[in-house]
Amino acid sequence: MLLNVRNVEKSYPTADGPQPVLRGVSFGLEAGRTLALTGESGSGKSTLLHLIAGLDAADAGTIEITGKDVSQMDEAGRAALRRDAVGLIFQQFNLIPSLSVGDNLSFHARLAGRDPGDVAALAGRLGLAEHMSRYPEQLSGGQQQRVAIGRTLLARPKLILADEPTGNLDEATGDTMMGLMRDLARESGAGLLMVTHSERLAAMLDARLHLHLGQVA
Ligand SMILES: Nc1ncnc2c1ncn2[C@@H]1O[C@H](COP(=O)(O)OP(=O)(O)OP(=O)(O)O)[C@@H](O)[C@H]1O
Repeated sequence: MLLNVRNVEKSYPTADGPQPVLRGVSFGLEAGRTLALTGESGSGKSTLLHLIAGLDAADAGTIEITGKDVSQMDEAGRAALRRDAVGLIFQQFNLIPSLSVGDNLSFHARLAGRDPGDVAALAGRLGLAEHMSRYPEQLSGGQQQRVAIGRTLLARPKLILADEPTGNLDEATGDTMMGLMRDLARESGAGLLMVTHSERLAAMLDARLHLHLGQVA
């Protein structure tokens, strides 16, 4: 199992005491499969993604990625996991302003010690071929989002975690990008876990995990 989440609990401290957000969440994701994470606003989707990415720690339960328990790792271990096995596509693109689009695309792959491969071919599929020598500030929000998607895919992570990755794109471009992400994840044998509010996009993936009040519904 690529990702194995068991009985994960998480509360946030509030003035009224700990506020439970995840109340015993369990699910698995096999390599090469795609899973949509849905649920109403505040149901804990982003929190769950952050815990899986090792950006925050669960209060209870286990999260195993390729058999390694993220919650048992120290910060250095989690950083290594994020670099080597996990690809994050979040709403903040975190592109590097001083690097061109082409260099932004290949940077993470090189950082992870991987040959980025055919950057130009992927840029073409992402509709970025004409923008390769531009800088992030010279791109629209949707174009920046496509660079962020491409950059993650080129590093060929085993597990791709995406939080509304097509949220800034118009419907047609969003569908195309979603299809591309799904196909590239399948081609490389990666697992894809994607948060979305869109029923249409959720239906494009293999399966769905619906959160309701911090539990799998
Ligand atoms: N750092 C934090 N401190 C305190 N409470 C938080 C924190 N982060 C999230 N929460 C609360 O936890 C709950 C779940 O938030 P989360 O962002 O995981 O929901 P979500 O399902 O991703 O929502 P949305 O669809 O609106 O993005 C919310 O009630 C939110 O207010």
